[in-house]
Amino acid sequence: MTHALNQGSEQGPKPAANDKALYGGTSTRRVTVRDIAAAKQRGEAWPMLTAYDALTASAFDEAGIPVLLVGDSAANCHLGYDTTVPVTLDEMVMLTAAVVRGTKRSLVVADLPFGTYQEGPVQALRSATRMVKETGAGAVKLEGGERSADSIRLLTESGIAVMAHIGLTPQSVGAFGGYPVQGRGEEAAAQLLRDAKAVQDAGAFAVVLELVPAELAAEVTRVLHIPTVGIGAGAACDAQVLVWTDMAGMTGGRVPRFVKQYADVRRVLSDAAKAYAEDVVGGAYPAEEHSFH
Ligand SMILES: Nc1nc(=O)c2c([nH]1)NC[C@@H]1CN(c3ccc(C(=O)N[C@@H](CCC(=O)O)C(=O)O)cc3)CN21
Ligand SMILES: CC(C)C(=O)C(=O)O
Repeated sequence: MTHALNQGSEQGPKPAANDKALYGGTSTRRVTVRDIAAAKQRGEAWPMLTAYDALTASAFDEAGIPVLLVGDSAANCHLGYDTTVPVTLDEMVMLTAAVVRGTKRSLVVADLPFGTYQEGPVQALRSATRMVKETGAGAVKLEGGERSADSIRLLTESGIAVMAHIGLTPQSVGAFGGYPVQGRGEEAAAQLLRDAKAVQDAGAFAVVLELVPAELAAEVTRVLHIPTVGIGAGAACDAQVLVWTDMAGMTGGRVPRFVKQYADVRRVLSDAAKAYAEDVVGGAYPAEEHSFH
């Protein structure tokens, strides 16, 4: 069987059995962290996608995606950097404001980029405050378990909703020497469990588990009362996230093994550009109906 390429519906999501459902429910107001907590109680799985601009975000909002992440993957998937390390808070603020403007219902979560929270809780609060004040984002995300717990606690006590991110934390690419699978072996698995509990105790409303063995992600999902959002972390997580350009086939070059590609947007866009170019070169565009007299 082939992937469901180009079979996306033009309408919104198909109605869910439960009208409170995060995906397919009837509510049109903006999704909140309380809705996210309630979904875990119901055992409802939910989808998250990244978005970096208003138009793409509005398409995902119309499709019913309940949570959009302005990921620092904007660095390599939107701004042309090689890794997520160089993207700045100014850049993330600009992209996040655009995503908020493009959406009506989705909860918008904004990544704090590398270097804007690692100094400690005070720096984290300063960066997160700027993010929520200047963009209207509903929550921020930052990387790290035990090492970021004090910052997560200060942010949540100050009134800012925090999504945590543990396992493979791509801002540490230099220290990791790449993007290896995390939590393999007893010692590393025990550390991942400590990290998960630390971010929950610090007040995080959800936690991304990136590139960890499915069995370990399932255990974390069982022991936590906040939802786990998996990426390369198996099917047992409460939610899943993918980088939109990977999901839609827009990323050029190699993508991680956990990606499933649901469309071929890069090909569609490239073919459209070629068809336009040929019309211009051949004189077929503009035609009479595109002209003014
Ligand atoms: N386009 C894109 N997609 C992503 O998911 C993504 C980004 N960019 N940029 C930021 C981080 C970096 N991420 C990555 C990057 C590489 C791998 C990767 O190549 N992993 C190997 C597994 C390595 C191993 O077996 O130890 C793979 O083959 O998937 C995984 C996640 C996830 N994020
Ligand atoms: C891969 C996801 C979880 C992320 O953090 C990002 O897109 O930056």
